[in-house]
Amino acid sequence: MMATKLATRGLGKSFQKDGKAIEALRGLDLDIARGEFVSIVGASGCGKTTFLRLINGLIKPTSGTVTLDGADVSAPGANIAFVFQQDGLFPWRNVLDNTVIGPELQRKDMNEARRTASSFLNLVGLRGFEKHFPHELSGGMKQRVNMARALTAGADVLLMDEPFAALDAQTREIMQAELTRIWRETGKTILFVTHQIDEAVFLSDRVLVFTVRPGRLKEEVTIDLPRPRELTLKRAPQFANYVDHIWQSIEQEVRESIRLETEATLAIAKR
Ligand SMILES: Nc1ncnc2c1ncn2[C@@H]1O[C@H](COP(=O)(O)OP(=O)(O)OP(=O)(O)O)[C@@H](O)[C@H]1O
Repeated sequence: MMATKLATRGLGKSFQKDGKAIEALRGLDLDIARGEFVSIVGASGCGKTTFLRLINGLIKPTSGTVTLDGADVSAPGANIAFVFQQDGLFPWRNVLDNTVIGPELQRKDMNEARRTASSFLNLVGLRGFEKHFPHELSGGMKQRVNMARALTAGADVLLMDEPFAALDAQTREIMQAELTRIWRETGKTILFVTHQIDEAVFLSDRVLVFTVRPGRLKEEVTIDLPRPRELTLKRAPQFANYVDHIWQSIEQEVRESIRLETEATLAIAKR
C-alpha cells in the first residue's frame, strides 16, 4: 500500500451567484497516493476546476477537508503548483526568468534557483532555449516551460487543468508522451483534468469520473496497463476498452449537463 499524499473528506463547495447558491461539489472522499497520476473527467461544469482550486487552497471548502501529507491545506503553498493552459507565461521575461518565478516569490537564493531551473528546462527538453522569449516558442514549448516552472517552484504535487487543450492534435500526443516521461523521472504526484478520455487513460494510474453538478465521484477506474507507456499503446484493444467504459460512464452525465444548459439558456431567453 502506497503512502497517502493528498486526501479529501466530505469535500464540498457552493458558490453564491445572484443571491442563489450553486452547489459545485458534494461529499468527495478521495485518497491520492504519493507519486500517483490521477485524472479527473466529467461533463462541463461538474466542478473539476473547482476541485483543483480547493486542493491547492486557492478557495476554501464549504464543507469537509483537504490534507496534504496529513496537514490541512488552508492556503496556496510552494508544494502544490498549478499548470494551466499555455498562456501562463510573462511575455516580457525570457524562458529562464519565467521558470524561476516560484523561488523569486519565495525570496530564495537566485543563483541556485537558476541552476535548478536549467536542470528542469533540460529535463523538459528545452536545453538551449533559456534566453528565448515566449513569443518565439510553439504552444508545446510554452507548456514545457510551464512544467519546468512548477517543478522549479519545488512542488511535489502538480495540478494540471486541461494543460494541452490549446495544442494541435499531434503536439498534444507528443506532450502526453513527454509528460509520462517527466512524471516517471521526477516521481511527482499529479492531478490532471481533461475532457479527452484517451488522454486520461494514457496518462493515468486511476481515472476519476465526476457526476454532473453537484460533482460527486461517480466511478473510479484503475488503469491496469503496463508502464512505461508508448503512444502505440493507444491502438491496443485493452486501451480502447478503458476508453469505451469511461465514455459510457460519463455519457449519461454529459447528456444531463447539456439538458441543464439548454434549460438555463431557454429560461434566460424567455425573460
Ligand atoms: N467563482 C464562482 N462563482 C460562481 N459560480 C462558480 C464559480 N466558480 C465555479 N462556479 C460554478 O461551479 C460549477 C463548477 O465549475 P468548474 O469550473 O469547477 O467546472 P468544470 O468541471 O471545471 O467545467 P469545465 O469542464 O467547463 O471547465 C459551474 O456551474 C460554475 O459555473
